[in-house]
Amino acid sequence: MFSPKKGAGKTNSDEYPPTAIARQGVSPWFLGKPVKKKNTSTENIPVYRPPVDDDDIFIEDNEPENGFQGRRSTENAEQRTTKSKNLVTEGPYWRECFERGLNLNKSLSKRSNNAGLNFDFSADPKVKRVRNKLSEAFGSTGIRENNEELKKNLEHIPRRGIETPNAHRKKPRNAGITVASIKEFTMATGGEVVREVRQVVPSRTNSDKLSDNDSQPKSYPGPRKIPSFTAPIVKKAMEMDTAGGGKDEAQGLHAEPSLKNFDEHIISLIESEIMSVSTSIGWSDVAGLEGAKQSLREIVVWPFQRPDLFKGLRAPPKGVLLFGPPGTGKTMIGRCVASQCNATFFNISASSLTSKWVGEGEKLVRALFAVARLKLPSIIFIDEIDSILSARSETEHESSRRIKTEFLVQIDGVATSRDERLLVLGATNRPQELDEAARRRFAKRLYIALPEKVARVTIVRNLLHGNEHVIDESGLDTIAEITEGYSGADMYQLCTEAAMGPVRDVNGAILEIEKDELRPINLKDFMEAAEQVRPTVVQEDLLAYEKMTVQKLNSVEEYNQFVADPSPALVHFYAAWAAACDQTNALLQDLIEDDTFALRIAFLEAETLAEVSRKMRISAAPTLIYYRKSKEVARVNGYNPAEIKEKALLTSSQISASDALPAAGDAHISKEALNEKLKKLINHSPLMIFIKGKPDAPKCGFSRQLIQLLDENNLQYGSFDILSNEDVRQGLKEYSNWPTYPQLYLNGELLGGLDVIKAELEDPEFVKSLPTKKGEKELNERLKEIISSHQLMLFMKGTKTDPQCGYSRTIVGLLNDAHADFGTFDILKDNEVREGLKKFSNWPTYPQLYLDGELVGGLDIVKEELLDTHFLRRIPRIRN
Ligand SMILES: Nc1ncnc2c1ncn2[C@@H]1O[C@H](COP(=O)(O)OP(=O)(O)OP(=O)(O)O)[C@@H](O)[C@H]1O
Repeated sequence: MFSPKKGAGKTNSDEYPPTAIARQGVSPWFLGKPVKKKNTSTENIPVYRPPVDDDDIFIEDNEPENGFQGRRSTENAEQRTTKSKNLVTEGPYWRECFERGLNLNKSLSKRSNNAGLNFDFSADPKVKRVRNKLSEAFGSTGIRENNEELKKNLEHIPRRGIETPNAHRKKPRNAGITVASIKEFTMATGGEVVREVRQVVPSRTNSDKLSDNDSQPKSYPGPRKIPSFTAPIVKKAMEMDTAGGGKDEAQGLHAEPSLKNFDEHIISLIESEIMSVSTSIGWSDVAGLEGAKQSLREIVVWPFQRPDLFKGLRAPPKGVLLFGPPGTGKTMIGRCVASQCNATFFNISASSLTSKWVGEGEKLVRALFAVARLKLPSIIFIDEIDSILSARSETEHESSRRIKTEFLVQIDGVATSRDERLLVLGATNRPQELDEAARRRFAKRLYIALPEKVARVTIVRNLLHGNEHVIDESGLDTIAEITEGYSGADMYQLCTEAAMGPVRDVNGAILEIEKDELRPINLKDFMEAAEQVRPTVVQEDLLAYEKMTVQKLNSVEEYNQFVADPSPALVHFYAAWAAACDQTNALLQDLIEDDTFALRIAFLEAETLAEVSRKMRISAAPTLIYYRKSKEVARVNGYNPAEIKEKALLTSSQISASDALPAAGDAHISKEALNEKLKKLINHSPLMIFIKGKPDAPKCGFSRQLIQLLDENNLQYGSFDILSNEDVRQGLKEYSNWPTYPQLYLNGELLGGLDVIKAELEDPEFVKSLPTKKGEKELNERLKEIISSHQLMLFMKGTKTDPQCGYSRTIVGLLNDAHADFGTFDILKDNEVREGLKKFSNWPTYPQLYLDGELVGGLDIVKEELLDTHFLRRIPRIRN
């Protein structure tokens, strides 16, 4: 597989891609328009979200004007009701907060019309909107803005909502406000919105363990098993209704004998939040990605449409993996495939299995496949699949392990009968983290790349359609030019930002102006918007994806550039007419995914780039040339897997440290930067080992022996897999002047290799000086202490100012937007805490947020909570 290069969009569309190449997932140019957002009537339904906990009440302190304040009350229910009533209806400040809360919830219900279940990273439109709402609510200074006009407007907001019979939730504080029943809403078709709204049962996590006093009312219910918003249920129910499903459909599923062993609420959940019967997205709605689309047409859509023709060797794969940067249209493609196959689409975010539905994950997975089998043809789209199918480790949480196993078992069971038209479509931004076993299940892996120039033009043109604008073709070209590196989601954000230009120009007179007096959107609006909306995918991440793909070199310049890099490389001279070339590309794709081979791999069309072929004396296809330090070091003619692999291994391993390290100032990591990185790695844990493979799966005998030795001595250590990073592997040898692996470091100092350690461990005094794995009790005490070190405490990767993963970056951003006063703990610095806390809190992923010593949850939950006025009142805030 290969990734697009700059300028690939200029490729002549008549020449390329041949089907075989298209199958690899290239996207050289773009067609079509982006999906239009459906304007469902839920947009107009304000949804009231009741406060969190029945036992939980916060009362006004003396200086409400200065920010949120609260303390736990021990008053009885009656007093609380009266007080809370006063708070909402009489206190102007709280009233405003409350009303703003309503607005936040309203916006949340809107969002759910478009979004999937989960998003991460700052590109995520959901996160962006949460942030906007937070800044709307708090202002940029964190002090409530004295917005009289807003207050006046809020007075007129119709106070309706959907009443949920959540037993664990307190009655809304707005006792004087009429809350509409769900029954008062009808669908466009006149039917009921939902048959039944089920009770949401909160699950407590570590709260019991942490609470010193059990009689104390629990102030926070902990993560919920089921998202408490009713909006998605309404939305899905409406979808089902319009699609001819709805009430009868739901009854049908519940009555199905094959589902009788599953909890009713799980089936309801699948129906309401995961299954969508109607999806109508055409290929042309997804801009660009021609290679991936063609490939999916061949391997999925046609077999679904003509199962009689696609059997045996032509049988479709059980799983297809879509990987690439966030916001590039993976979900859109999934929906499009389902739509083209006329299939039922099941859309689930894998990370929500380990965060929202803790404890129910594996049951949900089992039920999901059972329902999918009933609704054939079906496509199960699993977003963020890496979060459950990531590489196994010894310290993996039990519940994650069970979910993962269940998934693998279920995928194995797919399509065992010939007529079963069921496909698992996985999507991930971190393909390199996938378990090998999981990767094997996804026989086909397609790279979903950033949109190229032509595609960016298409996206903007389509989004501008129906809006007043004066942007001609050359303007579109300019926009595409300045948006190099933007994802599809970034392009969408850019267009919405540009569309605000004319409105901002009106300068406050928005209420007086006639619609046709508003000036059209122009190029300057886009130029200004591009300063606000920056590309969210960073270059380093792209390199990681490209490393996962066999790149295609489209021009002599691209070839020269590829070969000029001194690190080991392989170029395959390809011919579309030679079947052996396709086999070779498939083999190269395997090599690229195998950590043992550390070399860059590309292919080029030998006949198209005849100049290069002549220069390199190519007389047959396939021919593979291996390069080191930009020079040819080996060559293989013809498809000979054993020889290809052997030479790849030699080329990638027989390099000296100085070969591998690019000179300072190179486009790649400089020596200084590498040394800095090595220093950080060495200090990652007090006792740190550099081995081949991972502690639970060492890839050489010496590494295995070392792990065994450390485990026998009950030592606590961090580890780094040198096969995963060639720069580190070569650089560390030079940095520490130690030529072999494994290597072991204590407090940042090299101790030596296996033999040295063996000898040292004979000395009991030395053993005593090493960090040992703590007893559970001791560790738990330490964890409690850290958790309670701040009222609001975040366990994350990296620090507040330098988060080390998208999830951590996003959660820090959101908390900052809420002007929250929070402490952080960098789990990357302390493996003991990292692993211990997962067990202690029964929460398998990071980041994790704790309030008053109790677990709130991960990013998904925090996103929701930050839209909850009641939660916002509880968190400590920075005062200006
Ligand atoms: N190729 C594309 N054509 C048209 N619109 C696109 C394309 N890619 C992304 N978009 C826009 O970006 C939005 C987000 O896309 P989508 O959710 O499919 O991305 P994703 O790759 O699944 O993201 P993530 O990895 O974050 O889940 C879409 O709703 C659409 O507006």
